[in-house]
Amino acid sequence: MEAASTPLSSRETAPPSAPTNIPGPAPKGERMRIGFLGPFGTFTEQAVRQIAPAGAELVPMTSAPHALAALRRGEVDRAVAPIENSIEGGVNATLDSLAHGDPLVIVAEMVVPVVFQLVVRPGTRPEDVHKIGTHPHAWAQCRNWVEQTFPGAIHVPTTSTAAGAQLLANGDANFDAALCSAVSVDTYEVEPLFRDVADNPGAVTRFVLVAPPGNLPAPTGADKTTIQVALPVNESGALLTLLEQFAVRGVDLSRIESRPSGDALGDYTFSIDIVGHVVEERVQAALVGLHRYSPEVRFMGSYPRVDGRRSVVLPGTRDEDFQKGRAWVADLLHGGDGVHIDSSTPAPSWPLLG
Ligand SMILES: O=C(O)C(=O)C[C@]1(C(=O)O)C=C[C@@H](O)C=C1
Repeated sequence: MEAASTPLSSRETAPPSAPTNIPGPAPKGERMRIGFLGPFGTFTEQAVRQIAPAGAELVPMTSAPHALAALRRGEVDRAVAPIENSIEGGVNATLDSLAHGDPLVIVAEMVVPVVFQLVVRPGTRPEDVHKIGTHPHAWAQCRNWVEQTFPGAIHVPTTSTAAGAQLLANGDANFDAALCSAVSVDTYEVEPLFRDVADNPGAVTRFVLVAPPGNLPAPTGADKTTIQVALPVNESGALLTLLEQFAVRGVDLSRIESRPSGDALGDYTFSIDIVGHVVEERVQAALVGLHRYSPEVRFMGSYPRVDGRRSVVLPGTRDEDFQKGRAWVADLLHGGDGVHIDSSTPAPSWPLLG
């Protein structure tokens, strides 16, 4: 990777037209400081601009883990990081940084359409392009196009797509072209040689807004809850038992990915997006069951779905179904249905008959 210091030096504020509120605890200073994968011109910056309140200070960092670390140290009030790409899948650096270290919570998600521009320094001709600098996820999304357009071209990884464009513009690059966003084309002195390239048109990347633990966003009926859970035993059926905790309570999952625990080869944890909010009874019941089975579970926030798709609540799994069930058991224990638990009566000894 091309190295750069953290945080990157330039800072910018969100325009007055930006949203005015942002979920999570109040900022420490007068202005909300939002750390993100920089420099300016990344797709992550586009995600930040969807949610940054007016006057917020945008603080570019060299990686998503650096942005989350700065949040843990209190150097920024929020961090925005890519978490899932529709082509490449989960963003491991973000998933792992959220799962380890002091707890943080996701308070919002944003989606950004991802399409790339192949840029060069002014004067570079297509036949001069042999090495292309970009973020590994961007490369993965353009691999076929590159192979067809520049057969044999080599990928040079950069810390972000915008970092590639910036290095090229500064004359510091050890590559001839960069794959970056359209915003980077306007931000840096580079020329697009090919516009809007990608192997899969329609690709999107999902980003999360992360806050220190505090007030969670209220439920909307269209929410997600993110957790990370370790399998307690490595034996047949363990994953099935884990998944049953959701299935029997009518709780759907929108993402499940395995991540190595880091302890030993073959030891895995699971990063899971649950459909529903932690205030909902069926989600709580699933989490209780999950914790009973695997106490090594980390809660990473409940937040509104960006697509607004409402949770399907199956018959018997509504909040009032759980409340009625609990009330019935409580009634039983207090003499309802003629039941009486007498602690002075000794338990019958076995066998009861004969
Ligand atoms: O490099 C950027 O511009 C980023 O915002 C990072 C990132 C990623 O991590 O997936 C975001 C969207 C694209 O999929 C490519 C790269």
